Amino acid sequence: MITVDEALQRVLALAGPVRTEEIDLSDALGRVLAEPVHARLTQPPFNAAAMDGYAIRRTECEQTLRVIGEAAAGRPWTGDAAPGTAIRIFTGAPVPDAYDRVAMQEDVARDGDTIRLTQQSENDNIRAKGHDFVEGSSFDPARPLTPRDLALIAAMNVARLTVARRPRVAVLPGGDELVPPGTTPGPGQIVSSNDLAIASIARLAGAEVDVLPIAADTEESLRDSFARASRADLIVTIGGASVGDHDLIGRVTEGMGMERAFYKIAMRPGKPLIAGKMADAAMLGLPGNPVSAIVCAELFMRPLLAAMQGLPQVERVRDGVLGADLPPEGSRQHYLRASIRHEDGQAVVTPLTSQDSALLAMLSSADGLLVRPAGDPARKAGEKIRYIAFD
Ligand SMILES: Nc1nc2c(c(=O)[nH]1)N[C@H]1C(S)=C(S)[C@@H](COP(=O)(O)OP(=O)(O)OC[C@H]3O[C@@H](n4cnc5c(N)ncnc54)[C@H](O)[C@@H]3O)O[C@H]1N2
Ligand code: MOO
Repeated sequence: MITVDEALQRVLALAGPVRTEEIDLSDALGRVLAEPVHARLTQPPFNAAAMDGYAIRRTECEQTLRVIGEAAAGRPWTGDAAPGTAIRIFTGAPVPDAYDRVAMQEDVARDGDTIRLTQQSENDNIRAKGHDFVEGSSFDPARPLTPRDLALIAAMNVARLTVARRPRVAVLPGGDELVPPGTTPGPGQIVSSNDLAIASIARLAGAEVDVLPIAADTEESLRDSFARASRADLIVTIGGASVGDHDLIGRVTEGMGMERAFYKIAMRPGKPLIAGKMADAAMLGLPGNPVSAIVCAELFMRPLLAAMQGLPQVERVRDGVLGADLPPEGSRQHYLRASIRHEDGQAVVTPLTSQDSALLAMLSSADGLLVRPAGDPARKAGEKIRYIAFD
């Protein structure tokens, strides 16, 4: 069995080149730029008033000044700015070149068409031309675009973007025991829950997801599901990855020509994970146990979807301290469902009472995963450990 780190490297190698498309800025929330954006103008495009008040000359701030015009946002003032004058000005208006300060109206006494400053301030209240960005500046954040990024790109006057195409993920649940949520299970049946979780993790990671109907435990039914997934960049099967007579994923994918990257990892839960390439698509065969499937999706599918969009890998493992004594660890790297509380600037991570990989209520109540290396010796509460927080 290979290690988790080795497995992750092999999974990332399945990503292939980033596929791109051009979209409207209005559709770009959460998308990843494939090419830098370049500002098409300078912002602010002129020296702009930052306050409502009067444009004056710094050298004349002790004098009585005559108000000779008005400038508002979108309505610049043009005229002859003689000495001893001021312009009534509003926030966002261009400050005429002759003036170099905006006195806030709260600091000004007005009498007819003259003003005097009642309060002196060193603040010019002018946003200099290009103070935000200048024409040609490049913007290329290595993360999904945020609402704040969209505002910046809009201000740069860029309306079309080249982004990574959303990876197309096909989720293939399978098993004779499964029925969709809302259906009454027959004898020996349970409700399929993993597909929704896996699809949701993929969607949050930027993918466009198609969840296929539950396949039966026959080679024919599985082959039919794979055929329906032919447009996918990533095919994710759930269940049937282990060694039982009805665990058919390994056999069917092999028969369909999958180039296997690995099968089985020294990891708990998640040992029977399968990974490889089927034609142009990457393939992950997640174990069926719900916790195993979800932990594998967090640890392998998420990074793979990030790589498919050209995103850098994010290190999610952090340092914390153990909240309870632990016995020695076995031969697989263990991801224990845990509560996390923050105390004295430290994350105190305590494993939950049961680590059975079928328990969804336990997983749902967990704040994250305590990561224990294979062969880790017995540990005492208070010792340093590593963990991953759920987001
Ligand atoms: N003899 C051995 N048996 C098992 C081994 C082993 O090494 N030797 N490994 C165990 C481990 S570890 C895991 S994990 C499971 C994984 O098995 P499969 O991937 O083949 O999964 P299934 O057998 O199809 O299902 C396991 C379990 O999960 C439930 N399941 C499956 N799909 C869903 C779904 N969409 N929603 C909810 N629950 C699902 C399924 O009903 C089973 O209860 O194998 C161990 N066995
Ligand atoms: O590895 Mo299985 O995934 O322990 O339940």
